[in-house]
Amino acid sequence: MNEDKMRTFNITGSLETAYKNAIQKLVDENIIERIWKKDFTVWNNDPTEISNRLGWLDCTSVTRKSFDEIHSFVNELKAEGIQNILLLGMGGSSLAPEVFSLVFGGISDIKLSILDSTHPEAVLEKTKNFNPEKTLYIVSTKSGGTVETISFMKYFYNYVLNELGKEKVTKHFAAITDPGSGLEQIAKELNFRKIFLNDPNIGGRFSALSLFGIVPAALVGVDIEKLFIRADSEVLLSKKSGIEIDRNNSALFGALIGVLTEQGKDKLTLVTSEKINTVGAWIEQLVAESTGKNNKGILPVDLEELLSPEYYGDDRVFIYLNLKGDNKKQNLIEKLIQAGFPVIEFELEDIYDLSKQFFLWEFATSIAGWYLGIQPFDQPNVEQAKVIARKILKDYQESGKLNLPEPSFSSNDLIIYSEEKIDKPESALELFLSECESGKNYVSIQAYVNPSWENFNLLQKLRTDILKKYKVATTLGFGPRFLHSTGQLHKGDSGNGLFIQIIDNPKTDVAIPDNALENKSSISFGVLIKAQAFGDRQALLDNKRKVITIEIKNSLEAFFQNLLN
Ligand SMILES: O=P(O)(O)OC[C@H]1O[C@](O)(CO)[C@@H](O)[C@@H]1O
Repeated sequence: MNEDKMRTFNITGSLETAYKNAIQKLVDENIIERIWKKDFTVWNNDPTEISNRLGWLDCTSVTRKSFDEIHSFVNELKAEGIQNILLLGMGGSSLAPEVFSLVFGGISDIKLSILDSTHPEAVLEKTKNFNPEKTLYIVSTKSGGTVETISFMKYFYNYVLNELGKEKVTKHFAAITDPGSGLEQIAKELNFRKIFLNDPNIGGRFSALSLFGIVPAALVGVDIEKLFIRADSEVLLSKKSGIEIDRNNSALFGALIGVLTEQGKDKLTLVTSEKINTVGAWIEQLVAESTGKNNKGILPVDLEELLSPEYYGDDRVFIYLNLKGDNKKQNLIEKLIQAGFPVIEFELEDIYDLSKQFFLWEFATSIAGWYLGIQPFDQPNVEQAKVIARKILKDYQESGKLNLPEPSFSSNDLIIYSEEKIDKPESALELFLSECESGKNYVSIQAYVNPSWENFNLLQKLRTDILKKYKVATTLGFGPRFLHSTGQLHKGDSGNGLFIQIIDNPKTDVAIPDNALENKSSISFGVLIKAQAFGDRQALLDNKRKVITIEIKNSLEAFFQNLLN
């Protein structure tokens, strides 16, 4: 097998010196050997959430032991005529399955779809689009207690129970979780047909090559043996150290992004071949949730429109993941190189090389964490927003209404919550972004709307307009999905983000049963998503971030037509 090399451009001058020193430090401090010995002191003196988070290093050998079990599960489902999988999960429990589904999808009769939005329209779409007779619902959560996932589980269990009856419902549910989790217990009580128990020493965002990624991969027809042969070649290289360190792609890459971040080039802009572009969302979670804490962080910029060099500040580094034979983006990449931007390129032989990328990014992120003095395996700020959202929900359950902050502007079309006084809604965004500085700030659009293609395209347009006008890095995330991804970094990084929250009013709402098998409901998905949005708004403000919240009363399309023109 070819040993692919990382190609770098414009790593010169002080960057080159710092990079060479970082490699020397890797060798002098025996970092590679220590990581493979699972020495937590590489990152911190306290082993908490490190010692029990390094299982991903052994993922290829550990997961292989379950291959027979996975194959017979897939065969059983096929024999029963299951045609669809609806995977219910958030963040690390759904992003790798999404990559497998969208990149490899179509090679098998079974189709995989993901639900990671609590927007009522998204929940209803998934309800209508799948015939329960032909669908397996996989509930996927490491902790076994993530509110979105458990809400989906209760809702879909009752729905299928209603549609197919008591005898059949259990056949349509499976779980992937950690041993001893709340979900394991519920799944046993409800008699799920299958419970896959993962190695508990693997964190969500490092779980692509564990059962969380590989069970869904096998279901959509990925050749998991072939996938793991590729992954193993990267694992092998990641053990190279001492005089062989220049063969260790993942360590070199990690050291380089660490150095770039230290020198202010902390906007890691992903440019990928179209066919594999969904891997960006997985990378985004891994890098953002691992590094965005203690006032530091690397901002992954995923799916931003690629423009010519004049639109970029000197805080950018471009990572080019190119599928061999595809040179559609080559011209723009060359322009960026000519303009002096640092570019790091990996060429993928074919889509199976994605497994190498999974491991490479996991190892590199751990190395970047070491270099920057960041503990990459915890997510201290994620809980903050959850606590506030829970309080909003509790108040709602007691009073029957959502207790929201005082708006700065309100009309028939929209409500704006901002720290500035708003007289004219059409200039609210301009006012909010007026101090935006190219080369330093980033603008993050957080949309609590149905994550449909139409909405994505509308929001991408706003994003590109901001990029062109202010020449700052821009990101786009659908809520609550991004809360389990970039949400950590937004609150934990150095504080250069400006946050535009967009919330709509769903046309319909869907009740969340208090428990599976019960009809009683005290909140709906519509209430949950709003509580999550306002919970995160408050958590951002508590961390002294700049936020503007725009609540749209009509459609997103009407808002963009009338108010942003
Ligand atoms: O798999 P779980 O436990 O449901 O968690 C989902 C996601 O939520 C987070 O814990 C943080 O929000 C992520 O790290 C994780 O991938």
